[in-house]
Amino acid sequence: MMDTRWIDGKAFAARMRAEIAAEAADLRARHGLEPGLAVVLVGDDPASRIYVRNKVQQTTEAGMRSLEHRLPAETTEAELVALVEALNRDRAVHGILVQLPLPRHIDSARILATIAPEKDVDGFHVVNAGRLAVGLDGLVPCTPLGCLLLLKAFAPPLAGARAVVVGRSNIVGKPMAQLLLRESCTVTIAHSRTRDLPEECRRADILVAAVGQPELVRGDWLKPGAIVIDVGINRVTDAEGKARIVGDVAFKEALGVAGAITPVPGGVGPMTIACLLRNTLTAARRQAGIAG
Ligand SMILES: Nc1nc(=O)c2c([nH]1)NC[C@@H]1CN(c3ccc(C(=O)N[C@@H](CCC(=O)O)C(=O)O)cc3)C=[N+]21
Repeated sequence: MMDTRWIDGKAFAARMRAEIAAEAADLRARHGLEPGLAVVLVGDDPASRIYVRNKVQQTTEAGMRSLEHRLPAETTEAELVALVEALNRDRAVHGILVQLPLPRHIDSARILATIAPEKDVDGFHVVNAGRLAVGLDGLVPCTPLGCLLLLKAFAPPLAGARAVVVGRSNIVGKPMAQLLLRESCTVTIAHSRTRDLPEECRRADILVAAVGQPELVRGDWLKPGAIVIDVGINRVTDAEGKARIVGDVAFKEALGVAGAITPVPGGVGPMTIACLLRNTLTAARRQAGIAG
């Protein structure tokens, strides 16, 4: 039986935030620059509210300015576009994050397209997706960036490894595949229509699960020794009626088979926020013309 390593994303993210805080302090001392992140939340989804609160707190702790905009659920698309345009013009704002999902009456694609690409710290704008695809410097989506940093720390060397990404979303699956390709992995993107998903997964030296289905990936889908990154955050009710959060991978089954695995919670989630702060710092430096 394999002794499976736990990939402690929470501890890794805390170290990253400390580094970012030191860099932010240096930017302020030497250039008088304080990176600013605007977070826009429309409506009052409780999960989003908790998540936004964490982001605001960690931004402030890293010595950066957090500007929060809470708008009522009835906000019109035109009003939200106007706010984003104002933030695009605001020189104290270096990063803009519009929390998703947006209320149904607002076209998310239109809002994301309105964010200035150089302030798009989520990396969701088509220009940043294109830059990633052709190998130019842009802003890279936070969750896949966090996964890559964990892989680089826990699974070297990446070059030549077979990587399977389960999920093809624009937010995680596709940019994750681009990043792994950039590291010279042999990349497969699998999804709900893949003919034999378990068999595809068994080929993976590196498996990234990002489908949003609780414990879809079973222990016997894993190649012994595979490095498993679990992006899923699924709220489920267990046999005793208690709510808990599970990933897209059956964690207990994976123990003893995988070489290493990220837990949920405490794996990819904290890395997403750390990468958001990293992107904000990068965006601020670029807008001020300061080399990183
Ligand atoms: N424009 C936009 N950008 C996003 O990046 C974005 C978004 N909208 N909408 C919602 C999702 C979700 N998301 C999470 C980030 C961190 C944790 C996180 O830190 N989770 C911890 C704690 C989980 C808990 O205990 O509640 C963990 O996994 O250990 C979770 C979820 C970012 N999102």
